[in-house]
Amino acid sequence: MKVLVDIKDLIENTIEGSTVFNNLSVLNPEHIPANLPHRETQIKELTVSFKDLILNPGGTSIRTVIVGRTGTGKTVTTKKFGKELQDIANKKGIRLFYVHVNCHRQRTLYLMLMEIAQSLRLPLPNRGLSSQETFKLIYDYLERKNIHLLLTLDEFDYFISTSPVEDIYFLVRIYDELNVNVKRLHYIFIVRELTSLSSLDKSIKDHIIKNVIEFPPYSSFQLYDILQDRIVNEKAFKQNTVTDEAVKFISDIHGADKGGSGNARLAIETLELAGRIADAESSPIITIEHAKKANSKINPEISIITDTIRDLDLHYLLLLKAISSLHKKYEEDFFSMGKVEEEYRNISSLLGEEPRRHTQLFEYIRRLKLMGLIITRHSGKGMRGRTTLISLPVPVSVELENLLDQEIKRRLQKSQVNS
Ligand SMILES: Nc1ncnc2c1ncn2[C@@H]1O[C@H](COP(=O)(O)OP(=O)(O)OP(=O)(O)O)[C@@H](O)[C@H]1O
Repeated sequence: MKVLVDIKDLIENTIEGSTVFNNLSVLNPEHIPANLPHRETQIKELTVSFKDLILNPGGTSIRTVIVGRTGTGKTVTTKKFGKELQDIANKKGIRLFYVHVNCHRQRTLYLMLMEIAQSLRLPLPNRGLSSQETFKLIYDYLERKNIHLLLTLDEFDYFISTSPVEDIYFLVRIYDELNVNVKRLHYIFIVRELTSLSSLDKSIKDHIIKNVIEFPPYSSFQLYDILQDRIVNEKAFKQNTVTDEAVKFISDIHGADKGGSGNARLAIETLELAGRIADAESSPIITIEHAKKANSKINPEISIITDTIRDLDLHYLLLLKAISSLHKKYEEDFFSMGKVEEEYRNISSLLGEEPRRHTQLFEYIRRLKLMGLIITRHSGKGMRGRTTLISLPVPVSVELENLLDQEIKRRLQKSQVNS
């Protein structure tokens, strides 16, 4: 039977050129999605830290530090939390303002204070004010309007490493020294590592590190949920254009439990680029091949892959060559251990090398996986027993083939010299 074509899609695609995308803006790093999968615990911890802002506003000045590697959702989670808390407070008649300042963009104390004033829509006089004067104006404004301010200082490590100690001191402690009855200023400090605070004087540190919330790198199943949320709920792509295999591949590549960095930003960027590549190839769907091509362009670890290959022993290289040659021969994305082993034996015997035993090869596969040189998966239903399925993290390119051949040749020459 002929496959039915959606007439609307057909007309639109003919006018606009075909695309897998539906709404590109939801893949933008600034976009705040409705859901934040796998950050529920952190949102709960933030709520516990700041609940007095709702229950007993002004009692104390609350401070929390958020720690996590890049792309672990620190910015998006605090922004979402801040906005929701502001809405809840406002509904209860508490005038709470959430302000998010990026210390990398607003690189000095003065620029930060200007940004805060602007977010509060507090007009400042044209004449150049000092930081102290600007702070005083902000402070008076909060008092006058009965406003509580929850201030997030994102990339706070940057501020610490570039600003004079007096400025850090001023920002963190001055408010305490004003000795006011109602505490209106509350902070979230975002840093990549807690050690970035270790250079600070104890008197400042004690004011910052009251409570620490960790944002661990995402595992592969968590990244899978984050990507699916952008696809299904945020509707980044047209329906049924992203194959499950492609999403699984991207999550596996970046998942911290599978040797990746656990960085959601990289995972989303890889998905977007895979879409662009699919469009450029006029493909109506995003396949695992598109995801691999995107990965080899985006993943900063690719050059590390090349370096790692250069350090491998002969039989690791032969195994990689076997996988790459299977990829070239067949259309499939993953190959069973049995097939890889068979190909490896053929290649070894062609080169006059004694192949390693099965148990040894299993160990090699395990190590190649740990080094991020292959990705593995367990076969699902439909195959007899559970078997390990193997794939390469990048498409087989001429460069990769040449690199493997050249390194294999070197090892063989070396072993001839030594024997
Ligand atoms: N749990 C999540 N659910 C949905 N999207 C997420 C989640 N975590 C991160 N993201 C997305 O991943 C990208 C990076 O997140 P974010 O900027 O918050 O990371 P970060 O920890 O602040 O990184 P950096 O330290 O580099 O600033 C953003 O596009 C963000 O929307």
